[in-house]
Amino acid sequence: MSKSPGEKGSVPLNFLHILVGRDAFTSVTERSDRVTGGISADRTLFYNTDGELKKAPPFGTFGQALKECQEMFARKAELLKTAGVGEICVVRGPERMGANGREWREDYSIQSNDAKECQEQDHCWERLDNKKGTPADELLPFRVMTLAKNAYVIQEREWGWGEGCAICRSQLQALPQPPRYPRFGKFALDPDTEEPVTSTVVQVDFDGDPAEGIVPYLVELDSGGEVLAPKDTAELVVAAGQQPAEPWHVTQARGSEQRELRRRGMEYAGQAKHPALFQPSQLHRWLLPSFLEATSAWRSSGQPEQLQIRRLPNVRLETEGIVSFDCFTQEFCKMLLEEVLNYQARAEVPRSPSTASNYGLVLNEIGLKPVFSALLEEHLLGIATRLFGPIELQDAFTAGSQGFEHWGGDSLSAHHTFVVRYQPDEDRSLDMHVDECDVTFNFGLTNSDDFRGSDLAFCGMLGSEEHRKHLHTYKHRCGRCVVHLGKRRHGALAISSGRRMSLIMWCKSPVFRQSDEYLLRRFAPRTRKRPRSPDRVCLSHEHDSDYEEKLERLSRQRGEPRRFRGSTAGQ
Ligand SMILES: O=C(O)CCC(=O)C(=O)O
Ligand SMILES: [Fe+2]
Repeated sequence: MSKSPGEKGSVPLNFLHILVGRDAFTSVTERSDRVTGGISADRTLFYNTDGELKKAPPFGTFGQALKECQEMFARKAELLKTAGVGEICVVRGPERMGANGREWREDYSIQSNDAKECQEQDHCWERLDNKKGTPADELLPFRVMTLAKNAYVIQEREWGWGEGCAICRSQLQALPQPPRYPRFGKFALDPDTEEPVTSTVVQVDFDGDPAEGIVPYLVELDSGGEVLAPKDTAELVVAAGQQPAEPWHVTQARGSEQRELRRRGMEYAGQAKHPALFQPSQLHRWLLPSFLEATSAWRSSGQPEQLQIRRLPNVRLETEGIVSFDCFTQEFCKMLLEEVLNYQARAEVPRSPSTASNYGLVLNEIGLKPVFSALLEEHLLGIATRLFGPIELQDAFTAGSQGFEHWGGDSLSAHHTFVVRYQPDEDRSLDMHVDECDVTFNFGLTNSDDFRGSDLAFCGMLGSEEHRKHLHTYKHRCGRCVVHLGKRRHGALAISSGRRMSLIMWCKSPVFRQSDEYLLRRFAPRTRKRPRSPDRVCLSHEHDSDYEEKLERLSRQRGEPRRFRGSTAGQ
């Protein structure tokens, strides 16, 4: 999977291109199918240029869909061409494709959590074939994600699409390239390493200003999943000043997610150990009076300036970009722990809360989402506004300190809330990573005396030259919250005894994510400065392709015995 850095932009994607289903790419001939062992006419996923598109056969619903794509493109062709920008066009859903949505089924399960599994199976197709009979509307939400993944597959020859991909690639390279924005491309990137990976997310990488309207429309789901559409998606193309509608596939994805959450929440509600925990109206009971006091003026007036960070109980500027304060009562920590353990004692194996953590619980899934939404709206939002909101709203407490940039702290509205658990015989540590969110609130649930080790190590911001430099180590305390930007690298050190549990809220601002400011911050070219040599604690086994090499070098510098290649070290 690893590529040399220069290689990333080496596959030019500077032209109009459309992702379509199989069979549409008529100029790509058959390929051998490694999964079935046979030959399939999988004409793959990719089409390009207006001219090429016109050659597509207007057969059946597929031709119709292509035609629609073409028309859609025609509307914005000038803009796109001027910008030299690639664009994804998603073929419309089964209502256009006929009742048989099977054309798309093979990609049903690709979500970020499953990417690894797909990779292990070489191809997701086989697995999805086994899902025959799944109603088409259940498959829909994932289709766009899948197409996003395919956009990347074009670039990664060695990944599973064999000859078909190679052919696409050579055809793409043979096409004339527009002169501007030579580094433009669409990638699915690992947020930590920025290496292309299979992923649900397509991101735009550009050199220079993004032309307005070209970037994908990205929607975060509560589960942490992301749905993506091009801004040319029919629903989003509206007259100036009009409010665009939600693209159909986003509605579908949200709908099925909400149905599932409601089902699970209702299922558990009757068996809850502490029903009061599930009532948003009771939230104030779980918060320290001094915390309530600190947020109350803002809550009643709506004026962010009325929330003063220094008034949060025992607030501490841990280091640049990281603040901690007391928040929950001991009673709440105890009750929530009991509730989690009660749920986990049931037979059903819950979904793990994040890709890296195995022994935790997504609280949104057991019916606690409304409570944490209330916590976010009524309290945390005010704090985030003052720490990670627009500069003019920044609190005096952190003024002059680095690391408190605007990341949509004033418009956080979505959250993925879960509990993590560490024990020497379970998850011992958590590899260095960045979070899938804009701002993270992390609350200790266990007493500091109940465990040893398991501190939280913080490093630099993603994309900065300090990314792998150690900044601070934080020790969790029961009821206390540590807040930081999602894109700050961090990880949990090994626990040596006892058990630690923490409550984590990954908070996102979909509004901010649609803004130019965010796009520039997130996707604009990184610093060209050479990253500083990493600190050992900030190395990520999972995300750093040079992990072994750097570890070896650091060990040599310390005069430690030579390590055997291929061995892995804990954090
Ligand atoms: O262990 C912790 O407190 C942090 C966990 C974490 O960073 C995460 O789950 O994203
Ligand atoms: Fe994290």
